[in-house]
Amino acid sequence: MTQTSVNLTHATSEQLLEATRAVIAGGGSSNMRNMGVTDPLVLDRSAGCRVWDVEGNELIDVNMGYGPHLFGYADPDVLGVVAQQLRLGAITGITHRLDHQAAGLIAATVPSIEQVRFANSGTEAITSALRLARHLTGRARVVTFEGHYHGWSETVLRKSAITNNGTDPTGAVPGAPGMIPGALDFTYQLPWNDVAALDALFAAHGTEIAAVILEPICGNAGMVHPLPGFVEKIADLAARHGALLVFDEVITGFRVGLSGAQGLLGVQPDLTIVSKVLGGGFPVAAFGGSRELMAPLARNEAFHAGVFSGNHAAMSAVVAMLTKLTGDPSVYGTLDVLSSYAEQRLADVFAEAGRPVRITRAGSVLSVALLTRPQETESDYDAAVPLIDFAAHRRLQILCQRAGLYFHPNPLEPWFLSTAHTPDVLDSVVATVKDSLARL
Ligand SMILES: CC1=C(O)/C(=C\N=C2/C=C(C(=O)O)C[C@@H](O)[C@@H]2O)C(COP(=O)(O)O)=CN1
Ligand SMILES: Cc1ncc(COP(=O)(O)O)c(C=O)c1O
Repeated sequence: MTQTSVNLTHATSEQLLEATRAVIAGGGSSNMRNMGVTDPLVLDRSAGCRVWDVEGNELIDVNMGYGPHLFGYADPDVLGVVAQQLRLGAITGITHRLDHQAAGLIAATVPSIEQVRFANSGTEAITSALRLARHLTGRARVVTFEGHYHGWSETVLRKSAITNNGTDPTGAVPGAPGMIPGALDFTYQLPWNDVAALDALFAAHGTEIAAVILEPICGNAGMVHPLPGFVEKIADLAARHGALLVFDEVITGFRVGLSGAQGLLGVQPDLTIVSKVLGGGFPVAAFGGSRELMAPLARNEAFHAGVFSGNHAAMSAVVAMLTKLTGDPSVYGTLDVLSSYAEQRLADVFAEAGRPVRITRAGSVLSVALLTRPQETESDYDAAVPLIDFAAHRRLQILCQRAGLYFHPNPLEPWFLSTAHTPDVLDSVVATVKDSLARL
């Protein structure tokens, strides 16, 4: 008899997770999330910066659904609007009055975007953006960087430290069994922040490259900033060789500033992908660039589609979220102060505990990783990831989760703070980490 036939009304997290695993392969619809399960935790609801499990336990959450909730869970200004749109019609497949508003708000805030296409996920948007780049350039090869994650589509899913238990293979290694043999033959993978490797690749293959795609501030290996001038160098080489510069701003878009990482860095890509914060918790993504680059799609010559792409509920979320953000851009300053406070307080407690740690931050995205020994060099990907103590970090996560604080057990998954993480909440977060370190 499977668990589904047992009355689960008053089940524990453990019982419900077991029942879920009976009907969802792995217990959840994402390997990254399934790999993140330590103590069973099955939720009943979330609000602000808190989640409640099915047993009524309350936890402060700093993973926050991996980043969409800049204003916290169930923000009434955003998801309340979506709830109303659901009553007015969520999807018809017909152009809606919200479409131009949503796209216009993106064009008004992301410097490099004049025109977009909406999608349902970052993977979908990136897949279509790279196919457009290949069409525009007549070339097939794409350059990626170690530690950067661009979703699970066939030509960019490579093994990385986050999917390979902390060890990052050199070069593009297929990220999953079953991928088309040779799928990555058109994908180069370079070390992040390595100018010599970048120069050498373009010198050897520059005329074959359709696009260079990057997380302008890497968020999927913990936060790893570009070394000064590195993104500008990529942009210069791409332009000189006729390759498109593609910014994957799924994490950084509307997160590190109203104009994302391209606004902070002052570098304009040819194509940009945004998601996560874009929908404020409702699933939506978009890719875009100049009207000239998007023209093959406008002519229905290049192809992109999707039953749910740009649906009315998603458009209402984009309009509500971007209206709230453009109406009060001071939120980024507030988030920076809160996140800087958290960063400093956390550094203090790890130092007091005598535990080497790598803490890096970009705005309200914070990464915290226990190390086996102190890191001597700049917090660069190649220097930092080999030092991460994945096992100890997982043990710390279990202790914190049991004490009412949730973060992802893989230290390469960042913490995403929100306006709901007020100073008193952050003091509680720090106190829980401190107590857990003492018991580690
Ligand atoms: C920079 C970046 C991402 O971070 C990204 C998705 N990130 C995550 C996906 C997760 C998941 O599939 O469960 C959870 C986290 O590992 C990560 O934030 C994607 C893919 O977006 P999507 O998951 O919507 O297809 C593209 N670029
Ligand atoms: C039979 C079938 N499979 C797949 C798809 C693609 O689904 P989506 O549009 O959600 O990507 C569609 C959409 O029209 C479909 O009708």
